[in-house]
Amino acid sequence: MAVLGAAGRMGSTTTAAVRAADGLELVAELGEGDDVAALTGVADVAIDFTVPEVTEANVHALLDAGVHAVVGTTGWDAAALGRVRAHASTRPDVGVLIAPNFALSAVLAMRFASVAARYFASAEVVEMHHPRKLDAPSGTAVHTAHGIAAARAEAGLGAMPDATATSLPGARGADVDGVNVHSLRLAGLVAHEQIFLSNPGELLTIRTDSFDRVSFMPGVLLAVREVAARPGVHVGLDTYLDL
Ligand SMILES: NC(=O)C1=CN([C@@H]2O[C@H](COP(=O)(O)OP(=O)(O)OC[C@H]3O[C@@H](n4cnc5c(N)ncnc54)[C@H](OP(=O)(O)O)[C@@H]3O)[C@@H](O)[C@H]2O)C=CC1
Ligand SMILES: O=C(O)C1=N[C@H](C(=O)O)C[C@H](O)C1
Repeated sequence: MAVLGAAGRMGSTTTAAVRAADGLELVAELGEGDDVAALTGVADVAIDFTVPEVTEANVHALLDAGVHAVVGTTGWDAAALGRVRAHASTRPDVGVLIAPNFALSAVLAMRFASVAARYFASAEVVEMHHPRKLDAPSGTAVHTAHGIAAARAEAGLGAMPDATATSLPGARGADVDGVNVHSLRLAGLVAHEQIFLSNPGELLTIRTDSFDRVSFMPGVLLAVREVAARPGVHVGLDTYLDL
């Protein structure tokens, strides 16, 4: 397999995990300027932990190269996903997994939030990360908000109660599908998220913490081992799990 963004925080943790894993062989470590097309016939699977600006182009190049793609890089929007789905439909032999978070605690937190969302009048998401993170809100928070919004829509819930009439720009966070998402950047943190769901008189808080990037590795290795058996484009590691 190949790692794109191999010198980065996640890339270097991933190369170490792959080297220590049974049945996986690390054949290429790519950085900025390296040619993804050169992976044709060299790697059967590649994992992308690069930067939001380049990850979509990397996935298109991997599809062209016939290399299964596991994508951890965030910053995806509906348009980019649509372009990748269209391209992937021309390569039905290739699997693509785009997973905003590989940590089991985060995958479960997202699932729990979507299960709970239909029962609560209000829901807001607060994500907290290290200050070197490039994108806000985090991919995990966006995915969480999408799940909450979909569950609320399916349950026929309307807009959340909020009488805010004036506010400084950003004070109520970003609006993701009608769910307010707040981003904190704090030295010393790695990756954390809290989901608040409330009704009059009660509050449910769901929290996930990644204190170390090793927390992502079981999910990364699962994805790398499974992606070839799951052609097409899948979003979220939960699509690979029997939840
Ligand atoms: N899905 C998940 O579970 C997780 C996802 N992430 C996401 O993964 C991404 C990477 O995070 P992180 O490792 O912390 O970031 P880093 O900045 O540490 O690493 C990114 C790496 O990508 C390299 N890079 C930049 N441009 C290219 C390019 N064109 N081709 C190949 N490599 C390139 C950078 O090289 P250089 O430094 O030389 O510019 C750097 O080594 C982020 O989007 C983050 O949100 C993070 C943690 C978990
Ligand atoms: O940049 C990070 O560090 C992380 N990025 C992902 C995200 O944007 O959700 C996953 C995790 O939160 C760590």
